[in-house]
Amino acid sequence: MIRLNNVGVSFRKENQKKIFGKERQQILVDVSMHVKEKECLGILGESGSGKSTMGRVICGLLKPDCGKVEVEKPISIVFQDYTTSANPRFTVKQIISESLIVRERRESIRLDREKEIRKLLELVGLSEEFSLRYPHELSGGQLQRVCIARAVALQPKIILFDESISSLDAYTQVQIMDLLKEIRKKYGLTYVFITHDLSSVTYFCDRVLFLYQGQIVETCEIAELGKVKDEYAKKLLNSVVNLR
Ligand SMILES: Nc1ncnc2c1ncn2[C@@H]1O[C@H](COP(=O)(O)OP(=O)(O)OP(=O)(O)O)[C@@H](O)[C@H]1O
Repeated sequence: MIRLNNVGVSFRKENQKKIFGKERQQILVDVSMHVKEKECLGILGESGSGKSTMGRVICGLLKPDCGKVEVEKPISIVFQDYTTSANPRFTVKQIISESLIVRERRESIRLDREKEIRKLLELVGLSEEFSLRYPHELSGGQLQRVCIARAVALQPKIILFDESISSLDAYTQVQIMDLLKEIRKKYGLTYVFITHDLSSVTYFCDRVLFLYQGQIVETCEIAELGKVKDEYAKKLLNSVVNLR
């Protein structure tokens, strides 16, 4: 479904002595991984470990310096900052319509947009009255539901979530994860879930990959978390008292 082989990414270092200095900082080092069809894979690592960079490579937003990237199916993305990923001047209806318009163009069809929007809002647990609201008239959880509806409207086979629920309170996080589980089951989707939060990974994912300083140091099934060998992964696990 998704396969990365020996992927490397580097960026030009900032604060170089020479104005046109060519020193580069290696962000992803020899990253190889795969995502199986219909699984939910967590990518876990601390801030700066390269998670978002890996997400951007998977989505095709960033071309790696080396290595091979294969993504077999259409992919949608839900970003961390839902407040800026939705246009503040758009109503909910317009935000979701953006994806419907893409689909109409892609498939050369004309959709009954009103009907589709009603169905999508229902799917994410929002009533029809939300369709005329602007982002500032919604709570964080409601706006993230709208962003999820927009991602699902593209009818992807894969959805990548980049810290999509991290800024929500714990209760809303669980509600959104439950909603995403339902959507995944209903449409047979594959998820890639980028986060720094181990407890959400254990609640939500089937398998997790630990990223440390741009390298995958451990991959394991959630049911086998107790068997991890890598020191960094162990440290992360020990820092969370309650796993489920
Ligand atoms: N376009 C860019 N140009 C230069 N450096 C970059 C660029 N994008 C990311 N970086 C650097 O790459 C490193 C990894 O960033 P990345 O956003 O992938 O980490 P992350 O694990 O997602 O962190 P966080 O959890 O804080 O979002 C950071 O040191 C960052 O400063």
